[in-house]
Amino acid sequence: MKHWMATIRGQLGRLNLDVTLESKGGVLALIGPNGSGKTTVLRAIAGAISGLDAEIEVGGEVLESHRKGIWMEPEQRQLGYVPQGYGLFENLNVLENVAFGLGLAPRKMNRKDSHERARKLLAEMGIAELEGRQVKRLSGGEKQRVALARALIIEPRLLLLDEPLAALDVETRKTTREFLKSRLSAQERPVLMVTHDSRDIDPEAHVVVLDKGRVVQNGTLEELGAAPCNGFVRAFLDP
Ligand SMILES: Nc1ncnc2c1ncn2[C@@H]1O[C@H](COP(=O)(O)OP(=O)(O)OP(=O)(O)O)[C@@H](O)[C@H]1O
Repeated sequence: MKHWMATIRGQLGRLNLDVTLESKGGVLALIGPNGSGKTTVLRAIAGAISGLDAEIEVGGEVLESHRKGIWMEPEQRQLGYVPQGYGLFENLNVLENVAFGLGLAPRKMNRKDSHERARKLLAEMGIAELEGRQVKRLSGGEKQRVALARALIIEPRLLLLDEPLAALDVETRKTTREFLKSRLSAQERPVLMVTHDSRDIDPEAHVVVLDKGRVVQNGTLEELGAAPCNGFVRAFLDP
């Protein structure tokens, strides 16, 4: 299992962020009310925000250190980031979307090789038949799987998922949740997942609760339930 940690401090508009996350691997779930800073934490780890006082280390590799003056560009961080709404390229088909990250530095793989690799991953994920499909012709559940494949293809050090099931209707959400759980437990890769739904979180996962840019509680769902620190946690556990 891979250890990772991130300390992120900074003022972003009205948000005063001061968060430390640490994990020995597996899924770390990040929860909190709207505007508490969850997406901002993910974007900071992904390298989308400069000028923060941040220390980010994954599997012994320093991605960013304000203290040591280290800043790795987003593509060098080799993180798999699935943003809210998935952020797929609408002008590319499924295969091109999934292969995209392999064509970038540091790999700079040629089109033929990257497409071959993408095809293999689509098959492994049970969605080989989608390869030539345009993104706008995909259902929500299919988009979610394609976005996950696109993030996984670079074998990321850490997988960042921002509300991976939020865009789906209730029925699709159920089947896609099972799919996501089986994909995530089948791999060694650590995951940081933002969610508003306790059903997305397995009993063994570590949960961190944010409020106004600060960590206010952490533990497993059961531990949170034993002494919820605020009304948000109470409502999250008993919707
Ligand atoms: N670059 C920025 N400039 C100004 N304000 C910012 C910036 N980035 C974040 N913020 C502030 O941080 C707040 C928190 O945003 P963020 O999207 O991280 O919250 P969240 O916890 O993910 O919320 P939600 O559950 O609604 O997705 C925003 O409401 C905004 O005020």
